[in-house]
Amino acid sequence: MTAFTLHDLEAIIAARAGASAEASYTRKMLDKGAAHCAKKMGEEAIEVVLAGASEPRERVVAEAADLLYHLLVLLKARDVALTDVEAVLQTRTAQSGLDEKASRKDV
Ligand SMILES: N=c1c2ncn([C@@H]3O[C@H](COP(=O)(O)OP(=O)(O)OP(=O)(O)O)[C@@H](O)[C@H]3O)c2ncn1[C@@H]1O[C@H](COP(=O)(O)O)[C@@H](O)[C@H]1O
Repeated sequence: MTAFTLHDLEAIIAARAGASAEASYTRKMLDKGAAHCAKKMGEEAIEVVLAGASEPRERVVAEAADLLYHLLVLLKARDVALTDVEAVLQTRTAQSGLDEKASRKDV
């Protein structure tokens, strides 16, 4: 397990939004707007689909990393925090009752 989290990457993206477009790919993407970020994320998603279907495991891992980075850039472009997404996931988990069951072994 690595200590690096999506929250760490979200913080890096927020910091790099203040860099110059020449120095930062993140800033360059954000300057192009949310629609461009969304299109790029879609392209990265397709690469995950192709890798997931038939490419070696390390390709799946690398493409998934690209996708998660571009998803976080899109969320930044739309002013959505990772905690906003996590809150939805937490609510769904609570609604399913699995948040309580997860600590039990008999479910
Ligand atoms: N995790 C990433 C990351 N994953 C992928 N990429 C970039 O995503 C781009 C995707 O490559 P492609 O060939 O698909 O696209 P491209 O032709 O280079 O670019 P497009 O014109 O298609 O957008 C590459 O330039 C990668 O470097 C990333 N760029 C940055 N990060 C993280 O963001 C941090 C800040 O980066 P900068 O903003 O560049 O300082 C880095 O330290 C990393 O932690």
